[in-house]
Amino acid sequence: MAPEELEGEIQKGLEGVIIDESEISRVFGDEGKILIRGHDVEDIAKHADLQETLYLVWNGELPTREEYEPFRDDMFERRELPDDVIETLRNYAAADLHPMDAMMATTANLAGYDDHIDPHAPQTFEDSIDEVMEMGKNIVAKLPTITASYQRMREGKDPIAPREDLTFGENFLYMLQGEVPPELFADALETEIQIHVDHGANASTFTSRVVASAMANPYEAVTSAMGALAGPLHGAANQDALNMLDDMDKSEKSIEEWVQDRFDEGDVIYGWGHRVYNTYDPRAKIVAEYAEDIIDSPYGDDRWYKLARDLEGYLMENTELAENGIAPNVDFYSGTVYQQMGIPTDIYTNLFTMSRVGGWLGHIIEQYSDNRIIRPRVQYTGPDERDWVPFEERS
Ligand SMILES: CC(=O)SCCNC(=O)CCNC(=O)[C@H](O)C(C)(C)COP(=O)(O)OP(=O)(O)OC[C@H]1O[C@@H](n2cnc3c(N)ncnc32)[C@H](O)[C@@H]1OP(=O)(O)O
Ligand SMILES: O=C([O-])CC(=O)C(=O)O
Repeated sequence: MAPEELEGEIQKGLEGVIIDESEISRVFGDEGKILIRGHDVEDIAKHADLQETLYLVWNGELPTREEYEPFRDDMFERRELPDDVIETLRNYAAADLHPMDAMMATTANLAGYDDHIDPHAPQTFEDSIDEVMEMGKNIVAKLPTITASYQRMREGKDPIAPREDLTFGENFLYMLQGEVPPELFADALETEIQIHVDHGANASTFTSRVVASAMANPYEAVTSAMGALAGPLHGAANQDALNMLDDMDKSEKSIEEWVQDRFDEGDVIYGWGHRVYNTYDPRAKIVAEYAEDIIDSPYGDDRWYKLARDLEGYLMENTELAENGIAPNVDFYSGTVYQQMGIPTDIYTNLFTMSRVGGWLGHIIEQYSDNRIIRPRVQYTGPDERDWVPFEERS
């Protein structure tokens, strides 16, 4: 029997396929603009803190002051990790897991400490969105503690417990480096986290919706989304962009030669290109401005930013990338900010996760609230039906 021919064209990479509705973010690919629940990401960067941004993403409106303060305090109070989880992280550090893998394993582990999860019975979530929110807040509040603790253990240091009296940016850098950072670092970090929060049906958000559509629990949906974000074509492009700049710097080749060799090898420029944008990603501009502000401060170091600017200038003027709509995305300049704060390169994608998890949770809730399992088709192109051949007759 010949394979069934499915109707319709294959949309490789699901390009242009609309999988559902969402009220969270709107991306204008031609103009280079993002609205989060109707608010321009530039306004969010300028005016909000992370708690306001998360409140907006999850509730659809900015909080009043009366709503904001208890919400913020609640998020700050959830930062601590169970002692057993810290011990498990120590084992991952001994096994030298990549920080994203350690984060995935630890997030799955946290489900065991959440009373909303019943490991012995099938659960559905469409009628318990308040409980999903509780689980989500736990995850979001604890990812920075997981990341900072893990990084310290990898460096052979003891983890530092979170503080409830510090802002998100201050607390993360304090847990990582043992000192409350300068305001500029804390603000720059928090803004980066805010502007990465949601971006339509990107690969990791789509993953979170697929997993939620099977009525898997929020820990499972978030952990799966982390796997997608860990890929170099998606979230890990931030660490790979920085490593790429390092490679360019150390190669002792001219930029022209280095770019040519890279293209000859078939390698992409990390931090450039995007499925939705045909132009400059608006977030890349916000990030680059922070890199410049830090360079102008007493803590500045322009090495990475200069390399990135030189490469951008060369690619814009001497290649067809820009003409073909391939320009810097949010991942290109992120590292030029993080490096100046002394954040190690291979936890950059964890930082991205600490942000995007807010968007995933919003999408998981949308999926649970109006669910149909996500189940597309693939066109079968394997052999026609054939006879079984016993072992002894196989060649
Ligand atoms: C937060 C984020 O996830 S943002 C994206 C982060 N990822 C990166 O920065 C990795 C580098 N970029 C890329 O690999 C791609 O641009 C992606 C994965 C982001 C988008 O992929 P797609 O929408 O499928 O675009 P696609 O890969 O079809 O690119 C179209 C053409 O542009 C080329 N191209 C796209 N991006 C780049 C790049 N960064 N460097 C060089 N060439 C590129 C492709 O090679 C392809 O050329 P071809 O038509 O000759 O084969
Ligand atoms: O939207 C995408 O495909 C990639 C992404 O997550 C982002 O740009 O933030």
